[in-house]
Amino acid sequence: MTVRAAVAGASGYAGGELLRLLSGHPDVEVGAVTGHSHAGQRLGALQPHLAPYADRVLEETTPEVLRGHDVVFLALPHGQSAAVAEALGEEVLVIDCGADFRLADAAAWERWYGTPHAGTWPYGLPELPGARAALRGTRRVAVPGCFPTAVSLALAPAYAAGLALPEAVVVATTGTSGAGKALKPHLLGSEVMGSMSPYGVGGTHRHTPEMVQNLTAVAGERVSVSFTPVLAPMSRGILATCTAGAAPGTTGEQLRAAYEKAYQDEPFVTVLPEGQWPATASVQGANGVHLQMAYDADAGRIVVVGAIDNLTKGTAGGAVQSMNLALGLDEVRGLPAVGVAP
Ligand SMILES: NC(=O)C1=CN([C@@H]2O[C@H](COP(=O)(O)OP(=O)(O)OC[C@H]3O[C@@H](n4cnc5c(N)ncnc54)[C@H](OP(=O)(O)O)[C@@H]3O)[C@@H](O)[C@H]2O)C=CC1
Ligand SMILES: CC(=O)N[C@@H](CCC(=O)OP(=O)(O)O)C(=O)O
Repeated sequence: MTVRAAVAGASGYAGGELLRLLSGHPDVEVGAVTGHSHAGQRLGALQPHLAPYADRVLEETTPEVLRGHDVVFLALPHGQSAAVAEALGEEVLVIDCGADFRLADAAAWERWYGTPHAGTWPYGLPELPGARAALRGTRRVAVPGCFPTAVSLALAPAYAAGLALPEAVVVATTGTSGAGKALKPHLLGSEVMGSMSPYGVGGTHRHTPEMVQNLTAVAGERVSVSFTPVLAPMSRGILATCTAGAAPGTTGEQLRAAYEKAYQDEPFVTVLPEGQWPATASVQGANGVHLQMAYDADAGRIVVVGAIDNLTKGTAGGAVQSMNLALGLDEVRGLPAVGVAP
């Protein structure tokens, strides 16, 4: 079967990564590509790496342009998705890379995003317990945030196995593409090169409630997350170092066994051999997640490190994986499992 897919936000980073992946998907034909301020421009002038689509002209993002496709990917700023999705009809598969439909708790949404809650869609992280079943056959998908993808997959098995206390501490370095393509003064090359800097410190980053939501669901009790993102001088990648107090009696062997069991059948999650630690370069451009863990006996804490590419597994790859599930295709179809290191 061939499905026709539209990409809204094709001039941005997430939209560009979607098109890179869709260009290699055997069952997808790309229809409309849309933007906003760049509407009317050739895609090749904005995203020169997307050779197959270089001569496509960006259209304005409107329901009229997006109608008539089997799948519509929305890679738009937060708050733009609900109105578009509503106008497309329930039979179209709409996959939202933004945050609008990720949180189940309306009060949490309003607190963190400051706007009325648009709703909750099936969450596009199939590796979380129960998520895959909800994605099969769905016509709506909320793609997770990039940090919640890395952190939830890094900590879920420990909480599912009862090996971690419900207070996690996460420090995650990220590449600059996570901030999108629009000009931001703190992301100028001269500000970022040769330096690492934290932001969203002290429980203020909006991905915190999403991590809390995911880990609380797995643990069966409220898990708090103290999250500190750190900007690193690289364009792609997230390296999340996640720690939590170890539940009494936890051993290193139990910890490793919990991860190996949780992910033994997962095509995109690799629990690295003992002693080998994740690196962002190993998953660059791939839909993979690399994990390694240790039990720090002196501190009484578990330490789990996860690496993803924020644009691939952290956004567009996760979106395509969810599309495959929603359409009944092989989950791995069209998705690269191999990175581009060095
Ligand atoms: N970058 C990442 O790592 C991740 C991004 N996401 C999410 O994906 C979405 C896109 O992010 P990203 O690609 O990084 O952002 P970019 O800033 O790179 O791209 C934003 C896109 O949205 C379009 N756009 C801007 N304003 C409007 C508007 N008013 N109406 C319609 N379209 C508009 C832009 O078009 P134009 O340029 O033509 O104005 C552009 O195509 C966001 O919701 C983001 O949160 C999710 C996970 C990770
Ligand atoms: C470097 C950087 O700024 N990264 C972004 C992560 C963006 C992301 O994953 O996504 P959503 O906007 O879809 O939630 C940030 O920390 O806000």
